[in-house]
Amino acid sequence: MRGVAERRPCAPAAPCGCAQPALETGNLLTEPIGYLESCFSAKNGTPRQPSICRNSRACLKIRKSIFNNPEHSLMGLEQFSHVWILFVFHKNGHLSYKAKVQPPRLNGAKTGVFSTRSPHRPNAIGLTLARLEKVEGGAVYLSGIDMIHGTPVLDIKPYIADYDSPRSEEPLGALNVQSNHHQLRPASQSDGTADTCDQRLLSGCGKAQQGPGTEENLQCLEDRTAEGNSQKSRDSAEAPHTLLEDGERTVGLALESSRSDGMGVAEEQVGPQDLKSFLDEGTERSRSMDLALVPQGSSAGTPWPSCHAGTTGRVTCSVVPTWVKEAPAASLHVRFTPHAELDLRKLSPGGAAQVSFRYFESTEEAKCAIEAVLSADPRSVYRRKLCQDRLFFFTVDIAHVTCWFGDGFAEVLRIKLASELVEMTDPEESLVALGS
Ligand SMILES: C[S@@+](CC[C@H](N)C(=O)[O-])C[C@H]1O[C@@H](n2cnc3c(N)ncnc32)[C@H](O)[C@@H]1O
Repeated sequence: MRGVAERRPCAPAAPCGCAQPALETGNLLTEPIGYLESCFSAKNGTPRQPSICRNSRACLKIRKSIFNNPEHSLMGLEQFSHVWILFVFHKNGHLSYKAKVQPPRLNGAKTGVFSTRSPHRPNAIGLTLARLEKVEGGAVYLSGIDMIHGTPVLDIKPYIADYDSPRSEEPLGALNVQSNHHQLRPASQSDGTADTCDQRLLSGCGKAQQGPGTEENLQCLEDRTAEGNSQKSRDSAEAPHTLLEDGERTVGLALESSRSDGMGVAEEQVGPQDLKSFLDEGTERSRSMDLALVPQGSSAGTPWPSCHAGTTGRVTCSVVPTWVKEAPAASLHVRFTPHAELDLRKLSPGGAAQVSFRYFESTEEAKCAIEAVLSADPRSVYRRKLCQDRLFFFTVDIAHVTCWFGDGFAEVLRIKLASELVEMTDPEESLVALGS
């Protein structure tokens, strides 16, 4: 059987003899549609996933060099509540990548790069599901982002739960999975995207303490397109209570690892002749997954299903390895010294610093964002293990935050006006200011 690799055409040669990038070969010459203006100016302290900090805001202006009338390209987008953002990890430094990486959640253990969201990958492309706050002219305003200021954005696509969120063929009950309330674990620092809104609820932010099944919680679980917003919320509110327990309805069961066998097939190039056996094995795999359901805790390190009520009342279902759901450490308690509280007040409108936040609407929101960032423990594994006593710094909006970490907590010591404030008006100019 001829694999795709064999069919790959040669890159057409330019008159100079150099190979030219061509779509057929997968060599895409990208042109950013815009550069993100983000409340995070550096990698340090930037959330690892968009779900960590709900208030993290950004703006993307579509460049006129892409479309003469950028606003035309955004027509209709305002009807969606969430968008996928495809971007370049432009601050990766030297473009090195390894087949195995050590994600922070594995606390030093290695796993294949493609099973992680590591920024260090063969093509330094990131994918973030962001909340769409508004569309104004040729600009989109986003929140819940994990990208730094100046990030080149390649594309925007609407998030459509019906397409983007896997659903089980049958309701969860038919998968023979029983929800066990007592065995549920808090997904305190999940790195997933679609299933992790509960992180916001756990992050200690204002509304975070709302109980399961609240409006906030429901919204997280919903595809809230403008058209269907109210109806969908009502639909979910009417869903059986058991579907809404514990936010995303994480099921207290683990799947015994039947992955390795099935996955080998997917790693190969799959051609028509392989299709039947691939499908057969796929069926086998799902069958064995069903059969391999075991109570959570009895098999450490196994995947476990995570399901929630979809917009149509059907159950969406996905499986992730346990390490994605389980934080290496529980989420941290965040506290501010009286000095830091005072510093924060100085940055408030009318405060001594005579400045005001650019992305946050209030001092409370800024405080909430700082709490969310720290409660998810933004330190690298190296820092966590070997530089425990070191001070940790990060900048969010105009606040430069100094803190330290102790056992189970992070304490904010000082908040100063960020010294290098980047002018946000023109992204391309901002890039120059950033030295990119
Ligand atoms: C783990 S990645 C995940 C990004 C995206 N959600 C994904 O799954 O592809 C998020 C981290 O990438 C880093 N980061 C964000 N923007 C970046 C950029 N433009 N260049 C390099 N690193 C970036 C920050 O340290 C942030 O914590």
